[in-house]
Amino acid sequence: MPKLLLSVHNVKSGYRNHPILLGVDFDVSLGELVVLLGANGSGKSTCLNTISGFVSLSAGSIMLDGSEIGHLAPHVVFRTGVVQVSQKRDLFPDLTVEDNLRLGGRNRGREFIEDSLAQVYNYFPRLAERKRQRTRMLSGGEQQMVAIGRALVSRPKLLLLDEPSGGLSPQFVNEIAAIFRRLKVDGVTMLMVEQDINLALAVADRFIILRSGTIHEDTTIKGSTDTKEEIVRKIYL
Ligand SMILES: Nc1ncnc2c1ncn2[C@@H]1O[C@H](COP(=O)(O)OP(=O)(O)OP(=O)(O)O)[C@@H](O)[C@H]1O
Repeated sequence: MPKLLLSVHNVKSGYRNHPILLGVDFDVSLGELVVLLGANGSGKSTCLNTISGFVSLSAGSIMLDGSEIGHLAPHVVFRTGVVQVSQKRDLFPDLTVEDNLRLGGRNRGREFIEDSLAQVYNYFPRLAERKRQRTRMLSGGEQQMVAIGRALVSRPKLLLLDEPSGGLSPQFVNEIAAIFRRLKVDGVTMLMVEQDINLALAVADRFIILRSGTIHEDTTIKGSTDTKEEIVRKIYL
């Protein structure tokens, strides 16, 4: 049995008088890549932001490695090893690529950061070539690589990815899919929100469909007999 890393139990959260998650339950095991699917506005980003502490939990529990992280501030959640790559990427455009990457390892020792950087350049040779350039000079796809690379520099226990394919050309989506496969082989645990169903199904071990604030379906890719069209219908109809 793979070891449980994240356990989300009866989670409720939302915004002021606008409840979004109405009691969400799911687990993520060590080394798994789980994709969260759902129609626009179904609460996928809210779910990631609740796990990373940016949206407050109003009820329920979020356990990481057996410890409750549900009511911690975002920077404390980060220190537990949960690292999010948001849709906005939140890079510093006037810093170099390498300086942005180094920010992922702040508060860590020099050796830790240098080893992590070497690993990230191994995943993303394009970033090694452009490490001295200002980040604003990079294309959208390359900036997405910087955002993912910065998260990896901290060597997260759990990597949360919000729409990693957002706005990218098919070529970059393929490159990023290849990186996710390599990260999986290297044992990185990932929970990803993704609208690109082809990418989602190509990389995931399991998919979860969020609908009306609850989990509509939670299925392993191997165990699912649905065609892609049937999955799309379940998401949108
Ligand atoms: N900061 C906020 N304040 C108030 N309401 C918000 C906020 N962020 C999101 N919402 C609302 O919460 C609901 C769920 O949004 P969320 O972004 O979690 O959905 P999503 O499934 O990720 O959507 P999409 O696929 O369009 O990104 C939406 O109705 C949205 O308008």
